[in-house]
Amino acid sequence: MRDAQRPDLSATFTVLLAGGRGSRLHELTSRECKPALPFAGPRRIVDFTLANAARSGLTRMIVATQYRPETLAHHLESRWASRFAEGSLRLREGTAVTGTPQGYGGTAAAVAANLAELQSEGVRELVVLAADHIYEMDYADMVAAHRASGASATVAVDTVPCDRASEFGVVRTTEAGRIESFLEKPAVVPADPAVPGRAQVSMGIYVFDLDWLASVLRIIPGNTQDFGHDILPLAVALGEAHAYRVPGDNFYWRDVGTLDAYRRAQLEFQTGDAPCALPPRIAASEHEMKAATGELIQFAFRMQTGGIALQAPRLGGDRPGRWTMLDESVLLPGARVAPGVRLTRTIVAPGTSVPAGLVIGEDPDEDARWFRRTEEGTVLVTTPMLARRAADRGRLVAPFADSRMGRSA
Ligand SMILES: Nc1ncnc2c1ncn2[C@@H]1O[C@H](COP(=O)(O)OP(=O)(O)O[C@H]2O[C@H](CO)[C@@H](O)[C@H](O)[C@H]2O)[C@@H](O)[C@H]1O
Repeated sequence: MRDAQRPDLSATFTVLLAGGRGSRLHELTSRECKPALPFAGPRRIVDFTLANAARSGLTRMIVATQYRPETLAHHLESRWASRFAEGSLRLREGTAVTGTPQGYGGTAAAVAANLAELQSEGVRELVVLAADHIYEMDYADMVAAHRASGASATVAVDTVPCDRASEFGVVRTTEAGRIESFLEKPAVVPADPAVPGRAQVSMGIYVFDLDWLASVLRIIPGNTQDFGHDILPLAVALGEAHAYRVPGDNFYWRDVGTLDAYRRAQLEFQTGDAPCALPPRIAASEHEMKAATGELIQFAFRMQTGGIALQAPRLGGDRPGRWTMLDESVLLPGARVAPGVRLTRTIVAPGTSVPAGLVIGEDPDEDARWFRRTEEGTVLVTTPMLARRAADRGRLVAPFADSRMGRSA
């Protein structure tokens, strides 16, 4: 979008929804929420959305946090707060804002609980973003489309193959872009003649007229209001919902909510050109310096195809010259692999050290016994899993060792 055409965003505010747990990422989200997880070296998932917002000129933002917000809060305060004007990046944690142990009971409830603050600042439009997707987008373009359509609610829409559409809100639109039906995660996805073989789905990115949103939040009682289940169906019924179709046929947009998707998307950033702009990286701490080192190693991997072979450096007492093989695998910040390790389709959790000679990803039964293995074959390895395996092997070996000692005594 050319500068002269950019909409005035001085009365536009953003709410970034960052409270979801991301339970399908299992142990990775046991201590930090999904938006705080590392992605592409030292970055975190949330950085993609924040970088989009910053590039789009959205300068005032509430971040609605809830599940395990500590790492996320630290990251936002140390990395992002200085890029917003003083007091313009505001963390609003659910239990603190609502005064209830439950916190925000739904995505729209997170906006409802912060509504008074937004209304007191003369906000006209609200941009609502999810904090856990990987993509590049100019939200100013969407705000301009929202204004041009005259609708009270605008939903960013992409298309996906029909067999994946049940994970999303599925929309049908008129040619002019008005949304005529919205089904939140339907078990059966109706065929859409507008996009043969595919389905139009909500990306969970919205622009609302704030007064209109406030009025519908008043109609829907309780503190569990959800955009997909409550607000959008109502907006469609009222004829107030418009679709903003993302540009291009192959728009890069990834929900990295499962171990398979999280691993695959990071591989897309390791090979050749990044599929979308990478957020800037600033190594602000020792932890991030280590992560940056990991990233350098990953970039070296690009030189290889069909797998990566590293000649192990002299580490501790290990013999040099043993090859470490990484195939379609991701080392998260601070992870280390010792010489002689072979990893296939493996995610090594942050700070985890894989001991010398271990082979992971080649024997599904063995992987499932010690680690977390998905049906698709992604294996997650964490420090406690390796410790359990080591303890168990110790138990198996000990009696044998004792009896030998007994014989020789
Ligand atoms: N209580 C809470 N407080 C604060 N933040 C919270 C929250 N619960 C969830 N969030 C955050 O809100 C965003 C959306 O999370 P949801 O789990 O509700 O959406 P889901 O992805 O299932 O569907 C939605 O997003 C997909 C696109 O991914 C759409 O297709 C679908 O219609 C839409 O409902 C995430 O960033 C999450 O972290």
